Amino acid sequence: MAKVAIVGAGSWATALAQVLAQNDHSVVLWSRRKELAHLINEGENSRYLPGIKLHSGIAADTDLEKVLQGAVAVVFSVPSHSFRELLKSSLPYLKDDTVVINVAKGLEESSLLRLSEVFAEEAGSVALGRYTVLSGPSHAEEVGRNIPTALVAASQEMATAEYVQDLFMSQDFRVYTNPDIIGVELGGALKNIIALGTGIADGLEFGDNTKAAMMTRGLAEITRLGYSMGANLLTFAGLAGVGDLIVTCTSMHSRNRRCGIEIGRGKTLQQAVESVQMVVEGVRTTKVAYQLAKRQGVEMPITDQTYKVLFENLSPREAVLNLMGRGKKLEVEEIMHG
Ligand SMILES: NC(=O)C1=CN([C@@H]2O[C@H](COP(=O)(O)OP(=O)(O)OC[C@H]3O[C@@H](n4cnc5c(N)ncnc54)[C@H](O)[C@@H]3O)[C@@H](O)[C@H]2O)C=CC1
Ligand SMILES: O=C(CO)COP(=O)(O)O
Repeated sequence: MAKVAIVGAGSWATALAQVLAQNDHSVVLWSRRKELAHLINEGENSRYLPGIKLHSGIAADTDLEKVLQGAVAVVFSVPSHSFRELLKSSLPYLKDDTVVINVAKGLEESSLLRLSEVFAEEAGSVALGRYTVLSGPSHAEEVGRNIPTALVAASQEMATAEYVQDLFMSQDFRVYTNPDIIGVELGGALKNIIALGTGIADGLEFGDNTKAAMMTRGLAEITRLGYSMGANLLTFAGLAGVGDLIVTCTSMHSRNRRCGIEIGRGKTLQQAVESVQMVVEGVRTTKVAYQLAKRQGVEMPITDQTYKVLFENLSPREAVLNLMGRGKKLEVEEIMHG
């Protein structure tokens, strides 16, 4: 039985703790708030994952040093905007060979960096070999109920990705490996923008045709940006690409889609984010991708219009008209050439 630490105690952290504990690992979650740690220690995270009776191998604490001490692996399951700060606080307590797993789906707003790049800045590029991203179509509400789910673990070092695969793999939780850390990180982060966009279209009461068009063309622009940044095109045909796009654009569990629906129905961004009560990563990611698209010289029309709706008061209906009114395009070639 190995000790695995999880930094964060939200919905995804709690669901992953269940998976690990069911695999006979001893799991300790770090929570900022005492009340949340108390709830978890009482057997249910009723704030973030209500209705799931937690495994007896799960505990929670607010003392970061105690949580990390002796852990063979640490999972960071906090919003992307708090990753750097929590990584910095954690590094003094990690051993050189502790495997670091990040499950956040976002990019750093101030630097436009992927989170593995943030890790390399703080821990050194040599340490990247023990860093893994775990991503793919996976809502905490379903994983917590042992609904069959498939994910992908990506690392520069395949032995590390395989270690993470072994740590999590179970009959309900299937993990693939992929050496393309860039593609897996970008797929997971950028799909949230498309979820906001399709949510907005749903809020406007457009139909399935619109949703399918947004998802397909959304994948095209994710692929275009990813390719320009060095990702493997095929990663976007996998779990962290089209797989996650499907789940997030169609599920009522999706925080980003629900936020988009509320905006489409007329709520302000702030009201919509507050109504979700959990992190809506796509809001910050839209800002980052909007700038990355300019930097990389690629077209991201859905991201562009979503940005304008979120931050420039463009009406959702006008955004749809703008997308439909674009000039004529070839479907396939422009994925690689913009
Ligand atoms: N919920 C899900 O089904 C999935 C979520 N993810 C990703 O996992 C990450 C975490 O998401 P959720 O668990 O859904 O979020 P959540 O909103 O349920 O929980 C976030 C947790 O982080 C804590 N937190 C927030 N800011 C913090 C800070 N500055 N310092 C310390 N703690 C802080 C919150 O108190 C809470 O415990 C996100 O990047 C999300 O995209 C990935 C896959 C599935
Ligand atoms: O990434 C996730 C599921 O794979 C969680 O984000 P959403 O809740 O917005 O779908």
